[in-house]
Amino acid sequence: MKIALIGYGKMGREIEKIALQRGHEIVCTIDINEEDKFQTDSFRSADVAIEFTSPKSALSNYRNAFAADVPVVSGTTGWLEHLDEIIKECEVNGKTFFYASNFSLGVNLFFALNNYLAKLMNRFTDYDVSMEETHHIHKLDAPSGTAITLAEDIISNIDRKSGWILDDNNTTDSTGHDLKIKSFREGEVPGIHTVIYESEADIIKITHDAKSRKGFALGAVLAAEFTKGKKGFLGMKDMLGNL
Ligand SMILES: NC(=O)C1=CN([C@@H]2O[C@H](COP(=O)(O)OP(=O)(O)OC[C@H]3O[C@@H](n4cnc5c(N)ncnc54)[C@H](O)[C@@H]3O)[C@@H](O)[C@H]2O)C=CC1
Ligand SMILES: O=C(O)C1=N[C@H](C(=O)O)C[C@H](O)C1
Repeated sequence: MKIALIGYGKMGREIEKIALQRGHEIVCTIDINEEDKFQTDSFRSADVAIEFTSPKSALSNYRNAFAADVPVVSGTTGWLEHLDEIIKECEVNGKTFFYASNFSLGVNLFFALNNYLAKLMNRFTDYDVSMEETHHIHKLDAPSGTAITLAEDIISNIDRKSGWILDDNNTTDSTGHDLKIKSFREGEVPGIHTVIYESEADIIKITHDAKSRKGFALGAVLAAEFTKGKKGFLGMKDMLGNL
């Protein structure tokens, strides 16, 4: 199939490699200050555009791709306060948009495990729950999109938690109702997420540790293959089913 890449950074390049290995063609690559390419025939010829850019640029990229009638698969994080608007624009105007805070199969299995563990721990009120995530020093957003997805799943299953907060040493939560997330930025770490349940007696931890960006990139290409020819708002549950 014909793929356009919006964003040609760490993820864009990794996606290009995997897309070519899987026999796809990259018909257009758009990076920063290249918005005029959205109006080109090569962009318009794409079956799907895969977008990995930055929190500030994601929304306008989606709108530019919708205007060119090209379906979008995106993994950009840090803009999700606008998700409902974009879903509405996509659905009202008959466009196609696939979003995931994390495209890797391993992380999506980890999401399922996190949900199961949260349901189990709901009645064991001696345990407090918190999270940690570690990424490379170039990352612009904190906490990570994946950490927010994990936190939202915990909050919907654990009655004693009603929200999440970034635990940056200045954080105070006298009620204990907020799930604390610590974000660490170190070297070139692709992404580590840990969910921690702690009581006076012991600690239970589950961790996903990405060895590289390959899993994210493969998931994004598989999502593009799944998206071709479909309409509306799509996500990993549509592609993988209920895990
Ligand atoms: N959902 C997932 O599975 C994953 C999501 N991500 C997210 O993807 C995003 C990108 O990550 P990386 O590739 O590591 O970042 P990066 O900084 O290496 O690459 C981003 C690229 O986007 C370009 N860009 C910036 N503004 C643009 C614009 N207006 N139009 C077109 N291109 C523009 C930059 O010049 C750069 O080349 C981040 O939000 C990150 O959190 C990253 C890995 C996996
Ligand atoms: O910026 C990254 O690198 C990553 N971002 C995503 C996130 O914010 O969750 C996914 C992955 O953890 C890598």
